[in-house]
Parts: sequence; structure tokens; C-alpha cells
Amino acid sequence: MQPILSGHPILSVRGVSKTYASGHKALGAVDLDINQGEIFALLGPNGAGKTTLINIICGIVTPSSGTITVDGHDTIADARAARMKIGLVPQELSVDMFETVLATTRYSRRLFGRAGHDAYIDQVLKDLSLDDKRKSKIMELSGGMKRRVLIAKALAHEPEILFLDEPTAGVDVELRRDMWKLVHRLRERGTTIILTTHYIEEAEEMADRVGVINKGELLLVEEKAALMKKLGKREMDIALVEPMTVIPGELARWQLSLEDEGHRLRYTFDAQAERTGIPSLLRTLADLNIAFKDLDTSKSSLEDIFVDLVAAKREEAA
Ligand SMILES: Nc1ncnc2c1ncn2[C@@H]1O[C@H](COP(=O)(O)OP(=O)(O)OP(=O)(O)O)[C@@H](O)[C@H]1O
Repeated sequence: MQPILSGHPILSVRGVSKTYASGHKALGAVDLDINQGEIFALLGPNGAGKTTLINIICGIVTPSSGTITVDGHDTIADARAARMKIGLVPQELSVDMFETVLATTRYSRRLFGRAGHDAYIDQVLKDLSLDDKRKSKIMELSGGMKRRVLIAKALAHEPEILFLDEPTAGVDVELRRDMWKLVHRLRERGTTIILTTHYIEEAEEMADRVGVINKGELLLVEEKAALMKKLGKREMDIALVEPMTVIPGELARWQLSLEDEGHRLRYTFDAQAERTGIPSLLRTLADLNIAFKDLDTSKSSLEDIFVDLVAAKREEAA
């Protein structure tokens, strides 16, 4: 489904940097615009600066430089109005274990000074499949349910933007899929969603646009479809019985390279393509009497993608 875009950014980040008191530079000068109604995934490895950026936007960490506006409100000069627009689902559970689901969700709403709205809170709990747990104490819930409570709390004051910091880190596959569905449902209701992840699969599944961050630098921001096309390389390694010194001319139409001193033939292909070219490659190998003992395929990992992106950036700068 396409996002409902209003054409103006709901969130604008300009030249935001952060150097912690320790002297560690966690963010360079980041510029980023988020459109209303989109799902944006900020993808990067541990320590890339994702949480720092989110915490700056949410007013938890002070930036060293730069400005941020949330629906026109400056996060420093007009901090309260800006924060009101945002719901944050943190990585860590930070709730009173003895509270009930309903009480803790209502409390989160009151923290923002909003009048009680039972019908809205009921709807949030229902959307999160928490309505039959409303009277349960947090401590009685499973890990997955606790995560849902964090989302309910973040949504309690009716924010327009929802930040999810590593929403599926450490959760099982089923809950991960449930989370993905939930995010799509929220977006259908008009909520703008920004999530951080280090799983490329998650960005691929959920996002309309993806930003790749590494070492505090936003390396690129792109529509997901374009990015997946660019990054979705796959490799197949063919372990040869006899090492090869030169790739025969008959194999020129496949993108092949010799690895491991000729013991392995590597075929690189587009993961998104309808036809991989593998069956015809294997048939041609048989016709040429090139015997192999094993086949191994792998997707380009996030690691490879970062390496490629960083290398490309360096070339650009040179
Ligand atoms: N309060 C702090 N003081 C000093 N350094 C910090 C502080 N908070 C974070 N850092 C450092 O800043 C860098 C970026 O951290 P950040 O938590 O933003 O990364 P991240 O991309 O969210 O990673 P993760 O996925 O591990 O949470 C890391 O090297 C981290 O150690």
C-alpha cells in the first residue's frame, strides 16, 4: 500500500550533530525529512547513531548543533508542542511491573496533560490485542505482550509520529510478523512511523523509504524498492572438484569470478530478477564436464552493503 503523503515533511532534521561529553562523536551533520504518513526505516549496525538521533528528536538528548522541527514546532524552542506530536517506543522496558496494562496506558496519556479518553485507550488496547489483558499486571505478561504495552503507552496521547527503536530485537518470528502487521495498520490510520533496525529484512518488509546510517553519517536515503534493487545481490559459490585457472569463454554470459585459488567459482546475480540463470549455468557446466562437489548461495549481508556504500562514498569524494 502507498503512504498517504501530504507533500510536506512532518519532521525536518537540519545539520544535527552530537558529540557526547566523553568526546565521542555519535552523529555528524544529519539532514533528513520525513513525510507525513510514511514508514521510514533507519537501518544501521550497532553503534551507528540511530538511538542518538531518535533521542535528540524526542528531546531526551541535546544536540551539539542543528535544528529539528516536528510539524512546524522547534524541538528546543517549542519543546512541549513538538514532543506532544511524538510517541516513542524505547528498546528497553521501563514500566512499573505491578501496574495493570490499563492503568499504565492511562498514566502515559496523563503525563502529556491530556484529558482522559477511555474510548481511545480501549481502541489502542484492542488494536494491540491487549484488551483481554487490560486488568493484568505487567509482570504477568509474556515478553511479546510487554512490548505491546510499550506501544500502547507510546500511542496513549494520540501522537502523529511513532518512533520504534529496534521493535523486533530479540523477539520470536511470530511476534516479529505481528509487529509488522501492526505497523502497517497504524500507518493505515495515518500515523507516521519511524523505526530503527539492523535487520535488512525488516526494512524490506515494512518501509516505504530507507535511510542507511553508519558511524553517525546518513549514507543514503532512498525509496525501498530502488534500494532493494541496488542492494539485493546474491551469490552462489560452486566448489569445484578440479581447480580452475581460467574461466572458459562458454561461461562468459554469467557474472563469474574465481575464488579460493580457483577452487570455487562464484556467480553473482540479482536477487530480485525473475530468472536467476542458475539452471542454465549448471547445465553448461555439465556440458563442459566441469564437476563440482557443493553449492552454496548467500544474500548480500548488511555488512557487505555497508562496505559497498562506504567504498562508493569514498570514490565519490575522491
Ligand atoms: N551517553 C553516551 N555517552 C557517550 N557515548 C555514547 C552515549 N550514548 C551512546 N554513545 C555512543 O554513541 C554511539 C552511537 O550510539 P547509539 O546508541 O546512538 O547507536 P545505535 O545505532 O542506536 O546502536 P544500537 O543498535 O546498539 O542501539 C555508540 O558508539 C555509543 O557507544
